[in-house]
Amino acid sequence: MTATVLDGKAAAAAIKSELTERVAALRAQGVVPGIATVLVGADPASQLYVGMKHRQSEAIGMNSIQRELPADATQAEVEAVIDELNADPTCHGYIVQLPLPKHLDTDAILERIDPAKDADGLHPTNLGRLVLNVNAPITTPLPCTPRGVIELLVRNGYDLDGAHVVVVGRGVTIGRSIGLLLTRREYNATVTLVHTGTKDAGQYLRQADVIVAAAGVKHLITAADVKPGAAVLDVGVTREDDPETGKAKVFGDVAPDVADVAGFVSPNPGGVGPMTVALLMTNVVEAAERAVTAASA
Ligand SMILES: Nc1nc(=O)c2c([nH]1)NC[C@@H]1CN(c3ccc(C(=O)N[C@@H](CCC(=O)O)C(=O)O)cc3)C=[N+]21
Repeated sequence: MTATVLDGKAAAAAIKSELTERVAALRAQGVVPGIATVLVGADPASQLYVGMKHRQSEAIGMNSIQRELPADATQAEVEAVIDELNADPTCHGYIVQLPLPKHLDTDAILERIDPAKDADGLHPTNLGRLVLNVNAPITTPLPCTPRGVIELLVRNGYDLDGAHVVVVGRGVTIGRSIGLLLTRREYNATVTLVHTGTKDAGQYLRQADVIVAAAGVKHLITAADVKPGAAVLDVGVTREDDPETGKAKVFGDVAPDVADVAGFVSPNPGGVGPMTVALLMTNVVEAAERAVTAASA
């Protein structure tokens, strides 16, 4: 059996085409949705990701603001940029590109972001609202990678109602937050979280209808872990030099042999990555729509 590919580029393109219309409607009302990124230092992978976010936002008619600070920027200098973006009415949402240099207090910086402008949806206030379930239907930003994973399934016609989803990894970006979305009544999935402390993670994985692999460990999930026909979504990003070409290459958490037993697989690259960017832009367009509604109320 060869798995059906969950094409993240195609689903992201569909989302961006819908966003193009929403952006045009906002512009017709005199509001240009603005996204900003804050990049500290010159890590090549971070520069690549940030560049992608700006190019794609501009392509759908958004305004993009790029703030760059040197690798030795102080906490006060980074916080001053956060305060500026919080006060800037042309910026409806933004992200601080992670990871930050080690001398900076990441949590303090992320908490300083205005929750209404939190494009990642990972501000403590927004995560708290997710736990309290007070933002369904959406009234505040939701975590964009979990939204991307769910949209990738839903847009391919996958019915999550009653499905058993096993999430691998306890990071904040996916592991800790995606279960809160998947268990809402609108999706109605059942969620198990496995992590490095789980005894025999394989016994849970082999029962999964859906596996969301977000451990950041190259090729952690192999064919032997997967129930025939299951959907396997690969969120992991491990950058390594390819021994054949010597160039940096992205490896996911899912080994290639999984495609022989799974029913659906998301490629990596080309799967969850483009969806994350599309949902980041969605969060900012939604923030701009709320700003317009609030101004006219
Ligand atoms: N505050 C913050 N928010 C983030 O969302 C965030 C972050 N920091 N730090 C780094 C990670 C990583 N991340 C990716 C987004 C898109 C792709 C993506 O679109 N990748 C392309 C390939 C790009 C390439 O590597 O050539 C793909 O999968 O097809 C990958 C990774 C967002 N992150």
